[in-house]
Amino acid sequence: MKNSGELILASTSSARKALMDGLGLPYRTEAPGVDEHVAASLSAEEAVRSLAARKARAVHERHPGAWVLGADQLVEVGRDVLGKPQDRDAARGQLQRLLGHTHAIHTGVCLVGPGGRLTEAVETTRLTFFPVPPEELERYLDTGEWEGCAGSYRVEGQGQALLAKLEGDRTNVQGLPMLSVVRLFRQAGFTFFTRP
Ligand SMILES: Nc1nc2c(ncn2[C@H]2C[C@H](O)[C@@H](COP(=O)(O)OP(=O)(O)OP(=O)(O)O)O2)c(=O)[nH]1
Repeated sequence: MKNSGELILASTSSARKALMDGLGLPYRTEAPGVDEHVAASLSAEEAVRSLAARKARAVHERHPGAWVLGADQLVEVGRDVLGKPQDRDAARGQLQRLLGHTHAIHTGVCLVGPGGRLTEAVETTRLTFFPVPPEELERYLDTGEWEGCAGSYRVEGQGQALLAKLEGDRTNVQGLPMLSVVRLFRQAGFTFFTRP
């Protein structure tokens, strides 16, 4: 049985694409093209929920007969909320906040279906990093894994050498909480393991 309507991942993220590829559902990607500013009064969880819905809705407006999945992620450490670093210096600053401490990664996901039906979830994973000396931090920055990553590390890459403890869904750190994503797809009536 074929799933009704095409599936679009409203994302430019290679990490999210890699996770969706693993699921095996036929889909395509499209850049959301939205302004990602939110009110500073929003909590990190409210911000990622709001932005995931903004991204999914923006693409769904262009393709109202499709299913569209949007996502957004932020890192929360103490009272700071971190997004993607703009440059190496910003990445150094982010990692200096994270090393030797526990932080939370929050990812919002939103699935919009034909007719605008919307379901969503916010998933939080807690990570504790080892304290490492400045010269080791510079060597990690030299890997370039910080580029395009909220929090300036890749949990599935060499960044895992920084990780002392992880509590929650590991894929959530990479960009999509796949346990929640599968639940949203099943609740929407998607069938899996079908031949293309
Ligand atoms: N491969 C990998 N990527 C990560 C990791 N942690 C965070 N990221 C990436 C996933 C997302 O691409 C990015 C989070 O930033 P955003 O939620 O703003 O998404 P982004 O602007 O990259 O793409 P999108 O808005 O979906 O087009 O950080 C990780 O541990 N591994």
